Order: sequence, then structure tokens, then C-alpha cells
Amino acid sequence: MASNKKILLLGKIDHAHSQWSSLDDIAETIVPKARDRAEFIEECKSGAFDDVFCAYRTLASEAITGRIDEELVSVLPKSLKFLCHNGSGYDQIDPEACTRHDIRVSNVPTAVDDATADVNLFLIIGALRNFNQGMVQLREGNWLNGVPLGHDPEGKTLGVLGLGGIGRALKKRTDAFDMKVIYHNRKRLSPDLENGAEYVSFGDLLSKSDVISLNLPLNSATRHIISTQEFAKMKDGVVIVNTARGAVMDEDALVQALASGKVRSCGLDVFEEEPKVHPGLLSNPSVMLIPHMGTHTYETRTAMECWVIDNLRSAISMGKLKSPIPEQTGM
Ligand SMILES: O=CC(=O)O
Repeated sequence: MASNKKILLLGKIDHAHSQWSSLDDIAETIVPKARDRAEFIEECKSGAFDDVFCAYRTLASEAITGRIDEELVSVLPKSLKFLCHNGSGYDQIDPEACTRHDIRVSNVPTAVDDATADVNLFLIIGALRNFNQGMVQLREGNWLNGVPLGHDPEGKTLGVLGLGGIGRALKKRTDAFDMKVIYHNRKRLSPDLENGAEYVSFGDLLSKSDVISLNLPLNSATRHIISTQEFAKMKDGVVIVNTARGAVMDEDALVQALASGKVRSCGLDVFEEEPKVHPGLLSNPSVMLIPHMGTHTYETRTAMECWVIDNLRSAISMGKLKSPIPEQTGM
């Protein structure tokens, strides 16, 4: 009988324990001892991971390995063929370095969509209705104390930058609020995926939206895609929400746009340098801020772990991934 494949576990399994154990029939798990990047690189060089075939990786494991970049990938064993990331965003992984070293990468689309879209909607409504100000005043014993009137979502134009799975799940939700949805992607979607959303240019999305939702992945092309020049093109008093990655928006420029009133309010689940939050945001009571909780539910976190386990099983038994990252599809 062929010997079991080895899986390198970078991070830990928090929920899908029985699904993880079900891999025992086909694989054996190796857990690194390293506590930081330098130790991890040494451990790789020591041969401790030789023969490892695939890896399970969590977002939190970055605290030990750091970014999966050329330096790191070049010390990983040549036997490592698949890197299965637990998360939708994989900006901590350099896809080109992985491709150069013949490592196939997967992420977790779909399983994250509903929970993240729920947070997205919460931020939109909260930012439109000044709920953070109301909550702060109430806790200070002041009841309403001059909290300004908010705005209804009904009839407003929502511009979705990046109409992928989360953006489409958001549209389903905002349809219930009669918001008009426009979107911009690099390529126009098919009508069934658009589902009534209107495709517009990036410039039109900026200038026509009452609310802008950032739902695009972070990569070298999208870093600071929203900065001073883009804010200047937006409607006065626009509301902007971000559940994607902090660095798709220039936080300094956002703080200035909030101070000038160009941006009336914003809702953020993600920040440029997590867990640091820009002091200009922390001190602004009109903004909704939450600490990266897009997928922070038992059901979704369990489904995400199961998704990664499915990728590992597919890699081991069929030599291919269920959800390869777009940069590597067709490889
Ligand atoms: O931020 C969460 C994810 O990338 O899944």
C-alpha cells in the first residue's frame, strides 16, 4: 500500500475536528515547532518538513511564518506541491513565487460570502443611520444628545467595487432595501451573475454612488485604489464601507476626506495595519469600526475549515485543487 502523504499544518484547526481526523486514512500531519519566521526558516532548512506534500495554512499563522514570499517559498521542501489557505483573501501569499516553485495555492471563496455580506450590510446601515454616534451617546448617559439625522438606504445608489461572491451576496441583501446597485470589475459579468446590477466604469462608480462598497481583493494592482484623487471624484457626503482589505483604501486620505466632509461616514471591518487602527478613525464617532469580524461566526468558520480540508483531500487523492486561486486557474 502506498504510504500516506504528509500535511504541514500552519496554524490550527478550531472547529472541523472530525473532518480533519477523517484525513488520517490518507495523510499524516506535521506541526512545526518554530515560534517565529527565523525559526521557521531554520526548521525548513533542517529537513524537518522533507516529504511534505501539502500544507494547511491559516491567516493567523502569519505571526509565525510571516508572508509566504520568495524567501520563504525557496526554503520549503521541493516535495510541497499544494498550499491550501483558510481564507478568501490571500494577500499574504505571493502567487508568483508559489508558481515559480511549482506550488499550487487554493483559497476559500463562497463559504465566506454570506457572513461577510451580513457585516457589509450592517456597516452600510450603521454608517447611513449614524448608529455609532447614537451608541456612544447612550453609553455615556446622554441619550440622543444631538446625534444628527441619518439617511435611508431606500432609493440610494450603491456602487460595488468588485462584484464577486461577497458583492453579489450583498446585492441580494440591499435589493430588500430598494437600493440601485452599480458595479465595476475589470471585466463585465454575465447577465445571470450581474442579476440586475448595472456595469459602469470605475470613474462612474466613484461619481454616481451614494454608498461605495469595497469588495475587491488586495494585490499590487488594487493597493490604495481609493486615495485622494478618487475621493475627489466622489459625491459630497458619500458613505464608504470596506470589508475586503484595509490597504485597498489609503487610510490617511480617508481620514482627510472624513475631516473635510467629502466622506460623511464610513464602515470598516478591515484596516491597513491590523490590529492598529488609524487614530483619526478611532477619534471619529461617526464611523463604524469593527475588528475584522466578517467571517466571525461558528457556522462560517467551520464551513471554511471544511472547505480547506476538501482542497487537501482533492490534492491528495486527485492531484488538483477544488478552488485554485484565480492567478493559477488553468495551470
Ligand atoms: O478576511 C477574511 C478572509 O480573507 O477570509
